[in-house]
Amino acid sequence: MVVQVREGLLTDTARVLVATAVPAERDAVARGLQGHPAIDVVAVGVGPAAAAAGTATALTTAALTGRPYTLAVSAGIGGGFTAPPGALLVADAITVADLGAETPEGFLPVTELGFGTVTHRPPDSLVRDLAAAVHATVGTVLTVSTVTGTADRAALLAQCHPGAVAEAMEGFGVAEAAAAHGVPVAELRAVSNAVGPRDRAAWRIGDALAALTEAFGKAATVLTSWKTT
Ligand SMILES: O=C(O)c1cccc(C(=O)CC[C@H]2O[C@@H](n3cnc4c(=O)[nH]cnc43)[C@H](O)[C@@H]2O)c1
Repeated sequence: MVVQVREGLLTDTARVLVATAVPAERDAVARGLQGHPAIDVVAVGVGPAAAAAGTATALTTAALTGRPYTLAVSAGIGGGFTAPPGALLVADAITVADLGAETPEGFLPVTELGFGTVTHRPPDSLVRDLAAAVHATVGTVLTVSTVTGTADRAALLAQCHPGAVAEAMEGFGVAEAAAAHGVPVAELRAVSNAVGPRDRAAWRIGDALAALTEAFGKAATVLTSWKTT
């Protein structure tokens, strides 16, 4: 049995926090998790700041009540660079794409300015097991504060992040909160639309939410049985 020691607490019980942006995503995830009481799902709001604040609040509350979370997961719908609507994507890197400075020579990530971080990496074994369980493609999931709306912006992001499979708006915020708590993080997205010229009418939200429900039905056991090695 793996026993984790965290801030004076002894726990051998997996508790998983899944953070979505909006209630429709929360409910889709929860529908897949029937019978898995060790996994809580919360809607924390749209964007990285709301995601960080909501996730940090949930992690802190759980820790203070002596039942800390052992894993945080950012989940929801997202834009796919090449994957079609309904496809599932698991992040091996959670990268904030627009945190930095614009210069005449181009965008500089905040790390090149000497601050902070731009990428969090979920544990390899968790990425592998999660992707296998839900039949997902693995790659970088970008976090953006502005949904991409032009072909030029999509091409620039793909050029700057060759491993990018998706963009969404919360993963980096969830990951920053998890890192502050020493909790591992994962991100799972179901594609609702293509990253590129804005065409809201073409978003396949229903297909993506259905894929999310099915994915969490398959992912639940992996999430609660995965342990830090
Ligand atoms: O209108 C609805 O019924 C509805 C149901 C569920 C979710 C939504 C959202 O609008 C969720 C916003 C959420 O989606 C992510 N997302 C999806 N596509 C993209 C994209 O191309 N670029 C960036 N983010 C995307 C994002 O994480 C938003 O928080 C509506």
